[in-house]
Amino acid sequence: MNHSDNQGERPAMLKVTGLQKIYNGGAAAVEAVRDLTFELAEGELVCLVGPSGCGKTTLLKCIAGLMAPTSGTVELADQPVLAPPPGMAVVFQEYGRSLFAWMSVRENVELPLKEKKLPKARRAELVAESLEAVGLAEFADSYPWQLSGGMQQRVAIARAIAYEPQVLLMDEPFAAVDAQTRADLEDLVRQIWQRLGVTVLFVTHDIDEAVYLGERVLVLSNSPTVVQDDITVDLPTERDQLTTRQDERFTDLRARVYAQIQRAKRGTGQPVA
Ligand SMILES: Nc1ncnc2c1ncn2[C@@H]1O[C@H](COP(=O)(O)OP(=O)(O)OP(=O)(O)O)[C@@H](O)[C@H]1O
Repeated sequence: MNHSDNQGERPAMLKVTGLQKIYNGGAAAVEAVRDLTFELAEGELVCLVGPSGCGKTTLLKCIAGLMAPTSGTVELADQPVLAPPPGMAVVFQEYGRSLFAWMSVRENVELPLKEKKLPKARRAELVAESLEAVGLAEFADSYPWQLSGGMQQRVAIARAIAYEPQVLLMDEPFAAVDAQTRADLEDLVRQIWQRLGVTVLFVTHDIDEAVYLGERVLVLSNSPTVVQDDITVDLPTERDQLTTRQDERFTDLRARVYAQIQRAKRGTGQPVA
């Protein structure tokens, strides 16, 4: 299916409205996120970029229901998110810390499915399918510490997709792997997204990665954060590490995102009290 063909007709899956987060813990209150409003349509793959410290992690924690915003709302399929919702899975940057060293790959992937109280046979099916999807079918009985960094991150991705989420949040998931592995994992994400039709919000520092992966790129301003630009990536659905990156349109889009980030960096965050 061409995901960009019917973008206008797809209902909203994730809605962030007027989201503000003020941290009150320190000597002075810090307004990290000021006023964020955006939507992800069902089945969309959107990348979020912004300067370091602009509030990406704060935003993701609010979306995942791990932290309450000061004001504003997050809705998943029209339901307010007030705690971690069953329809969301998160893949973090630190795969080493997100996998349990004493559990096999199979057990790691199966764990959230047990919490979801799925029957054993269905769990086994989902684990097998998702390990197959990330190319790790033969490593089900290995332990995370026996695998390379890139393979461990594949296990984390398998665990997220086995959970069959409506929305997959990815927080700089490839920041700690080498360039070649990163390219392979980028293609894996697009493959999985196309195959499962899951809605993906992918946070990255990397401008090229955002343009290569996304159907849309949201550029965040410096903290206190607002959405500074919302760029449609009108590249063909079938992407390729060589030809797509050489495409003139890719270069134009990358230049636009780069210019927006530079603009974002010139802004300054201010304490509110
Ligand atoms: N617990 C906290 N208490 C006070 N201020 C915080 C807290 N957590 C984050 N901040 C501030 O909020 C702002 C946004 O931080 P956040 O970690 O969300 O940004 P980020 O975009 O994820 O950063 P990076 O790109 O470096 O990972 C920063 O100014 C940070 O100092």
